[in-house]
Amino acid sequence: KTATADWLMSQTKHRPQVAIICGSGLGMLADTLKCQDSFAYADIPGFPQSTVQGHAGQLVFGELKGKTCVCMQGRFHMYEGHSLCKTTFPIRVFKLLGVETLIVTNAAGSLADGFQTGDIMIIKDHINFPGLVGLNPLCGPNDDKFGPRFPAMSGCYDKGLRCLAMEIAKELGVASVLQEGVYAMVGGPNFETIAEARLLHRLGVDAVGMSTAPEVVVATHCGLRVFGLSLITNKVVKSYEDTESVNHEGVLEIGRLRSHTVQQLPNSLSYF
Ligand SMILES: O=P(O)(O)O[C@H]1O[C@H](CO)[C@@H](O)[C@H]1O
Ligand SMILES: Nc1nc2[nH]cnc2c(=O)[nH]1
Repeated sequence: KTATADWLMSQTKHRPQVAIICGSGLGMLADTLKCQDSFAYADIPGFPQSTVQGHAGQLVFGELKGKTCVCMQGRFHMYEGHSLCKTTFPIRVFKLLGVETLIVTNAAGSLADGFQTGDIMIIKDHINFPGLVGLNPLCGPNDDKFGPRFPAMSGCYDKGLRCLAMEIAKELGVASVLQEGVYAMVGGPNFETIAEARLLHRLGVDAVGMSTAPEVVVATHCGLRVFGLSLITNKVVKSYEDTESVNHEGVLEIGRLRSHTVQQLPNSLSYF
């Protein structure tokens, strides 16, 4: 990680305070950065590679109204075959670059009855299903340089940033599509069966996806302030009568349709 951070600092003058991870189909979050320096993951020493459609695979540095940001256009998922250490590798690199705030975004299916496709959910909390059975990026010897052996996760989605996002959404006139809820990470890569969807619904999960939780665990461990957003790209099928089914192209399409709205919140938040 240190070698990667040193290499990046030798290649760009930007010293980011905010890092943004773009979810599936949400790579356009990087487009508004000014004075960009971009690096393909393939060219960054030690960096894993993106293999999923809708994840471009580059790191973009730039300015947003005076704040310096680094944006991951493309994240790493466990189902791609990466170890959890690899999927979260960039987080510790960001910490070494001086980042203080992490904004994570993802595409997710909704289980909550009141949610509509196209809604944006502020993540209040998560259920890390792989983590609950021991698939956790913090497994193995603890690196005390980054954080404690047994980190607390009870406040991992910063309350101040969540409240601020609600206020900003009202000012931007997008409060009607804003929700708040619990995100669950499942391993993927298959989408849920109906029985699995019903189970998640009963457990109080509002939205489900295949990412984010490991990144947030590692970020919280090393003391980053975290804000998370899920774009609701589909309703998870919960009824045997329902003939619809979800697919990745549909997920990416909703990202394209909602790109402007999704862009607004992280952009405004990163000023703080
Ligand atoms: O979580 P992100 O990367 O946004 O992507 C979500 O969308 C993909 C499925 O369409 C899965 O990778 C799921 O995790
Ligand atoms: N697991 C899961 N991931 C998603 N990513 C986008 N939509 C979905 C979904 O319905 N289920």
